[in-house]
Amino acid sequence: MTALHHGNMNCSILCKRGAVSFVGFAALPFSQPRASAFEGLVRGPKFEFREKGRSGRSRMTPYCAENSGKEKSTIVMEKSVSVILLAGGKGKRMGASMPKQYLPLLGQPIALYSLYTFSQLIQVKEIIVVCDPSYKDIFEGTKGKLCVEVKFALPGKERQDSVYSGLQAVDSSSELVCIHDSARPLVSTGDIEKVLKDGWLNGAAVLGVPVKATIKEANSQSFVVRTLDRKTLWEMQTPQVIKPDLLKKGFELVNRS
Ligand SMILES: C[C@](O)(CO)[C@H](O)COP(=O)(O)OP(=O)(O)OC[C@H]1O[C@@H](n2ccc(N)nc2=O)[C@H](O)[C@@H]1O
Repeated sequence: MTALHHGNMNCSILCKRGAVSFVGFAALPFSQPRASAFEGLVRGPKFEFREKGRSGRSRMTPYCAENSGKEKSTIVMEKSVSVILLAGGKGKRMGASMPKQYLPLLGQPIALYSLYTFSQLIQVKEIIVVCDPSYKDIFEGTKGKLCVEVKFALPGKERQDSVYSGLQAVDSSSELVCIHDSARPLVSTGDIEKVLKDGWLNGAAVLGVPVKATIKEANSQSFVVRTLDRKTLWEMQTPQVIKPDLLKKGFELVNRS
């Protein structure tokens, strides 16, 4: 666990059985009224981290009993990944003049940064943009500049509904689904590739950074109850990478509950 102190590098986090690394996915059980597609899976096995290699960037890899000793290609194949780019939020909390993913950043809508980044990866076959039709032209303006197919899906009420909508458009031959918040423009190709690889090897992976702040738990009267152990806390980012069948199972679990 000491590896968690190594710095602020992004790491993909996984857990023993692979499918449960989407703690940040859609709705955490304690922060959202609805069940998440991963809630049943998330509550299962424990997280377990291991450090691999000491040269260069610090790197966490999972202990994965199912994989140990087995031969498996570590390469995510060309054109085997479908990206679901989430841009269907209304930006209610931020209260800006438009949803945050469309605000200009150095003259370009924020959502286009990650669209271009994903389009550069050879592993990516298609990008499904989940957005309100009134913003479609922003993405359509990139036609001819991208080497991947761009599809569109309608957003849902909550983030996880938008994920579900995007999932319906995923090509049936895709080996991985890679979900990204378009409101996160600075994701790098290197970090995406790390998560893709970990998702491929373990079933699911998500990008995260070790928490730097001191986090306290408070009760309903705003009195501090306890200080959480920072060593065990990770701040979730995106992308979230998962095998399509596993994601479908997650949604089935939610719909049954
Ligand atoms: C997955 C994480 O990024 C991990 O930190 C967060 O938990 C996501 O946080 P959240 O509050 O659930 O999501 P928001 O910040 O509102 O939106 C994240 C992304 O999902 C998109 N979004 C949100 C709601 C919705 N109905 N459809 C969407 O497509 C937003 O446009 C944005 O690009």
